[in-house]
Amino acid sequence: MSLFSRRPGRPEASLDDPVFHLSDLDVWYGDHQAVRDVTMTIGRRQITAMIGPSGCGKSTVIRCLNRMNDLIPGARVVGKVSYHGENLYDPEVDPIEVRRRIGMVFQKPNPFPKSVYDNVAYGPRVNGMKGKLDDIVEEALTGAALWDEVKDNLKGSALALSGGQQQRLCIARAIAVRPEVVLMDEPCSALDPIATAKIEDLMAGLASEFTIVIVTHNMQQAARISDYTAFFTSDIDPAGVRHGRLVEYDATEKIFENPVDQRTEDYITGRFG
Ligand SMILES: Nc1ncnc2c1ncn2[C@@H]1O[C@H](COP(=O)(O)OP(=O)(O)OP(=O)(O)O)[C@@H](O)[C@H]1O
Repeated sequence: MSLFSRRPGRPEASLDDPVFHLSDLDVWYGDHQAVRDVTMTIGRRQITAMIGPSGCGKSTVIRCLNRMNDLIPGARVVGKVSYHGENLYDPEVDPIEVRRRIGMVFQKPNPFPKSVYDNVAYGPRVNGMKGKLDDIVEEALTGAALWDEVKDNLKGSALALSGGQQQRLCIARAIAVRPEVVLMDEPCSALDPIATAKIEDLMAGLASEFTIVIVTHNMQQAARISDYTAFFTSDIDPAGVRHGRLVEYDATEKIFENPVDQRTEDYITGRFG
């Protein structure tokens, strides 16, 4: 039985309108080459899932897409990451602006210890966004499918929300600055199945407006929500050093129904990892 079932209403998977192109990407932490030779294109308004066993470099690769690895001492990115044809790592490029256009949601919900309203308003305030702040906050909370649950208590503490609500608040915070891309690194792994289902529903809606890249350990989740899937694994070179690499990247349907590489097939059928 196939894991894949395309969500009704989703457009065809397509890379015709690329946002990112990674070519021959290597990432080093100090003298360890953690990820080797990744080449892939990420399409606009697609949901792209990165799957693979622990330690294969999924988080490392997703962090390359908004220069989050810059913040890790000793991390070094070699090869090319282009964003709309421009080299994201060009010295002229401002990493702060990169992270405004390419937002990120993390594994553990990490709201600021402030009110719901101030969490969402923070980015627009810092960025001096034009428009009425109340409207921006409402729009972002609506986009994150949280508005109805919080609209009567916007001044309440974000920390009083449930884990699932906190994660949707973090999504609202990310989209409030109107990024083009939202990166999500295992956004559901700290959530229960009901909260996870809500985030998955939400992502399908977000993809009509944003380009989404998600790292997930949950293959069923990748199969349910994504348009494209990248399967990573890690192997040990002749010198005994482990490196992550991209094994196969294709439309999610192809990866789950007819993968080319035996390693992909073994992983998605549960024979490995
Ligand atoms: N901050 C870091 N400093 C040094 N090495 C790191 C760092 N982050 C990751 N690594 C190493 O890079 C490799 C890839 O790790 P990464 O976290 O990207 O994999 P992953 O596929 O996301 O794993 P997981 O699914 O367990 O989160 C591992 O060998 C890991 O130890």
